[in-house]
Amino acid sequence: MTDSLLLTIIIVAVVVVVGIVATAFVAKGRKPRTPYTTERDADDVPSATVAGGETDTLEGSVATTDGTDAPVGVVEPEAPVAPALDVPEPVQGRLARLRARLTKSNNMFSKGLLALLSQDSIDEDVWDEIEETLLLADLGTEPTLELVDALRERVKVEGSRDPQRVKAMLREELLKLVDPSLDRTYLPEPHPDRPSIIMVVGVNGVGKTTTIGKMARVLVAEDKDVLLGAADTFRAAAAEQLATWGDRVGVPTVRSEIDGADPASVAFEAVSAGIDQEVDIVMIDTAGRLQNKVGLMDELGKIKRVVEKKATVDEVLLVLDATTGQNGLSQAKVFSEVVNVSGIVLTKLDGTAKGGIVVAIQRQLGVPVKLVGLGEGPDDLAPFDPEAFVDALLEG
Ligand SMILES: Nc1nc2c(ncn2[C@@H]2O[C@H](COP(=O)(O)OP(=O)(O)OP(=O)(O)O)[C@@H](O)[C@H]2O)c(=O)[nH]1
Repeated sequence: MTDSLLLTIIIVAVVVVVGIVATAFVAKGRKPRTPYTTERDADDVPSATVAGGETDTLEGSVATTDGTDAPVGVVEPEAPVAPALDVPEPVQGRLARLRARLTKSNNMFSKGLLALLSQDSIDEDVWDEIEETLLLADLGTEPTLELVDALRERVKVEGSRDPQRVKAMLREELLKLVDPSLDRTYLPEPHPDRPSIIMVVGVNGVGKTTTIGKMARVLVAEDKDVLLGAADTFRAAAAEQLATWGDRVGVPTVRSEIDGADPASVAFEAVSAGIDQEVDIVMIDTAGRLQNKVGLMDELGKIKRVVEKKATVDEVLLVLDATTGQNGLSQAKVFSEVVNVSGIVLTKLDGTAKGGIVVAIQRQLGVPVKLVGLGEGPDDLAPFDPEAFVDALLEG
């Protein structure tokens, strides 16, 4: 009897001691949550999930257009975190390479203009040719006339035929049109308690998904924590494409497993996941079917409204394809009527000598070009720098 009582006491004592030790270990292992700063806490990424390549499905579901519920999940990057991830090209190296590409595609523009301007006598015909060259570069009628008038005046007053001097005047006048005073920051100010939200809009095929992928790389290179939201549920492969871009640099993507899911719900889940994971920036991809303006307006408006239940949308970037010229301008107008566009991303500038479209777009929309796409490669995106842009145009 005494033996069994003693045994019971020993067992109870052992259980109590083990319990205390275990609790102490658990408490030590769990990092206290810090107030939300721009730095993500080490405990935010479920590293076991990332390394195992499994899908961490969020609670909740998404209403599909056919009325059924579809799960929305965070697709954590599939690759093991450390060695397999791409290391994006640093911004400086990228800019030098992309500038050379811009110069190449606008070679004819600058050669033609400079040849015309350095002739012995610039008569009316030459001025007409200059005007035509600028119009062909998609500068737009009003800016072209402004530039030609200003140059005519300066050439007359200075009486200089020196090609270097004329080139300097042209540079100054072009730069005025591109307007270096506009605010071109594409990264919103960080918030103390939530991620910044960037929504990316534009018609299909202009390069939205590609641009988000490239931006994620730029941001990762700048040491930001990013999360992507695949709210382009219209095109079947879009979410997959976005997640692949994310995987390459270790950025998670929130997407629905069902095509045609409600894009606003996916966007909402993405922002919720971004808040939970304390990321710096959530980027939301959207679909852009322009055939039906009312539908587009409803969809984009709803995405914005729903997201704003959780956080304000800091930046709405409109992606435009530089090769579409005037068409791009009318698309831009429709989008700016629907959402409050805060910046333009001009893609495919590598494939056109119509760099003047930068001026035309800014004039029409009153919104600055903030980024330019100069190729299909993963690091072919650059912040728009007016001086470097004008220099590249004139370096041909
Ligand atoms: N040359 C060049 N091609 C680009 C550039 N940006 C995107 N592209 C290409 O344009 C094509 C369309 O790009 P996506 O990103 O799929 O376009 P999207 O706007 O997301 O299209 P939807 O998902 O259908 O709405 C792809 O083949 C890209 O590689 C660029 O700056 N230069």
